[in-house]
Amino acid sequence: MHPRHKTILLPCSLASAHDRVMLNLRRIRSLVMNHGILQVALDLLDLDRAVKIAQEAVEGGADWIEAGTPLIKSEGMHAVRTLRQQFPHAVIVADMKVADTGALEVEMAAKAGADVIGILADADDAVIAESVRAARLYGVKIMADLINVADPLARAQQLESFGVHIICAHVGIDQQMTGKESLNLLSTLSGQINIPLAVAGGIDASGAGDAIRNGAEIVIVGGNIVRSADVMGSTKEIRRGMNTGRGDVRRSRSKEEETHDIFMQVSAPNITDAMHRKGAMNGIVSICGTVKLVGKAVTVQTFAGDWAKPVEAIDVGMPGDVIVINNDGGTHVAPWGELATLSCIKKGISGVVIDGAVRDVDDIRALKYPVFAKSTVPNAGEPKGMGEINAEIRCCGQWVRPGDWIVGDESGVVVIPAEQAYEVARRALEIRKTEERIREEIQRGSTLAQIAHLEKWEKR
Ligand SMILES: O=C([C@H](O)CO)[C@H](O)[C@H](O)COP(=O)(O)O
Repeated sequence: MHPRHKTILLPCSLASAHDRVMLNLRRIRSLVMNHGILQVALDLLDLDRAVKIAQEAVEGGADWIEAGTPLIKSEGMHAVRTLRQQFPHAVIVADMKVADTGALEVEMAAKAGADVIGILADADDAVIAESVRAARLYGVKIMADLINVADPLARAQQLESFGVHIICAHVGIDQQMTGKESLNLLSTLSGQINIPLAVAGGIDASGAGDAIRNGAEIVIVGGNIVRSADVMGSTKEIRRGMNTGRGDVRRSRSKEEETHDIFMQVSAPNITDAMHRKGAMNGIVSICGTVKLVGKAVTVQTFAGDWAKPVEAIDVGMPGDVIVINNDGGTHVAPWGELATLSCIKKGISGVVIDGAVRDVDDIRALKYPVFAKSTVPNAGEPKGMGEINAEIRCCGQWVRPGDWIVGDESGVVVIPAEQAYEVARRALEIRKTEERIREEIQRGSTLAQIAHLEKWEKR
């Protein structure tokens, strides 16, 4: 079927409400056929905040408003009813991710005011059939979410034959943290099915342009709008990306480069939050105050200030590495000082972390070089050569293996196991985005307790 004759998505509830039915078909065709529909996914737990964010997103150009799965799980159909009341002219999507009792769940969402209802593409065929039957009965549309489907193209074509109205190429939030990309999934479906294609999962302004170029008619955006300090501005930027179809030229980066770049953007607290409060070294401080340290560990075990192995590690390390030293609990004698620091700077070593003492502090501060230690003393040990380089060591209460990531700032030092680093970095970035939105709402006058609804969510 030639794209021009594609079914234009007109949820029957549009037809059912007089003022919505007055919508100009050409405007919708233009939205769908040329620049696409922007759907804001309200993946929040608090309905009041969700409504405020939705209002800003609509002002920024969002076309459809989605009650995200977390919001529905938190507030139920009250969330859908509220969005319907607050936005009588908008298309409301209920991202139910229906897995069973298709007719019941489609009916409840339709009666609450949803125009489009999200079901799991991986649900049993009987659920799909029941959902489609209920959708026809209540005049709503079914969007099938391909999240985690083994053979997405085959399932999408099958669901099209079952009467599903929209296929959503979706990479879930946890999947994104492991590096999976929704645009890659979209590209496997583009031009292969005749019903509208939606895409969801980590979409930003750049990705939105790519999505339109890759055949998406509905672009679903959650975090890059709802966790933005400037919701309207972010929405406008994504709308602009869709209208121009121009994504930024994405410099291809290795996962290691992307991990490093993200660690440079986030704080040590963001990282420990992303690691469920794990990874933080205890009792260690930055010698030079405001610093940022990111790199992979070269570990050194030494004793009583013996500085031979620590200094030899400078020759073992590569530019960008971090030297991590266990001084066997010795906080009264230093295995490190200014000359070793100067040698690191010349080699391009990123910084030094010492479970023990450091000396020549005034000179090191003058060099503004990232050194973290437990104490400062004037005396050093002897270069006897005891200990070893690149064995697994303890450092300030944390196990550190060669190649683990080290991130340090004024809050302290965090160790991230190498095999978890990319996912931890992505999660830490999401946490930073969430905090940017909370900071904005505090600036607007809400208290942190109000924003977090602490009384409601305290662990019972
Ligand atoms: O459906 C979603 C996810 O499963 C949480 O419910 C999101 O709405 C979807 O992933 C879009 O959100 P972002 O990935 O944050 O853009």
